[in-house]
Amino acid sequence: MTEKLSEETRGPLLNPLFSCGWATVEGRDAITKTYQFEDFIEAFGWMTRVAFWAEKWNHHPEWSNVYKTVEVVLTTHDVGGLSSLDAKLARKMDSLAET
Ligand SMILES: C[C@H](O)[C@H](O)[C@H]1CNC2=NC(N)=NC(=O)C2=N1
Repeated sequence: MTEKLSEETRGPLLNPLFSCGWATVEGRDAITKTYQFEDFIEAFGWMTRVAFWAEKWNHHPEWSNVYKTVEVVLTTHDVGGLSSLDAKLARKMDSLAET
């Protein structure tokens, strides 16, 4: 059962992400990060790899791609805010982006 992160749980889950380029979104209970790749193929290849995990976990990013830049916003629509699934997907995105 997915639940919105409580005040006690969000620090330990989110602070490591804030140290890795993630930030909160103004006016929303969501986190965002902009990834820069070498070129379009690297960007789209990464999106394809992320898409497999998103589908496997039934948790999908809001994202947009322009050439070699991908802007990501993560939140859990079903609970109206951040859940542990967002932290899990963010960590997976970071690990898949490591060269
Ligand atoms: C019906 C379906 O399981 C839900 O809509 C899933 C799909 N993917 C999702 N993705 C995200 N980011 N948040 C959700 O709440 C969510 N819910």
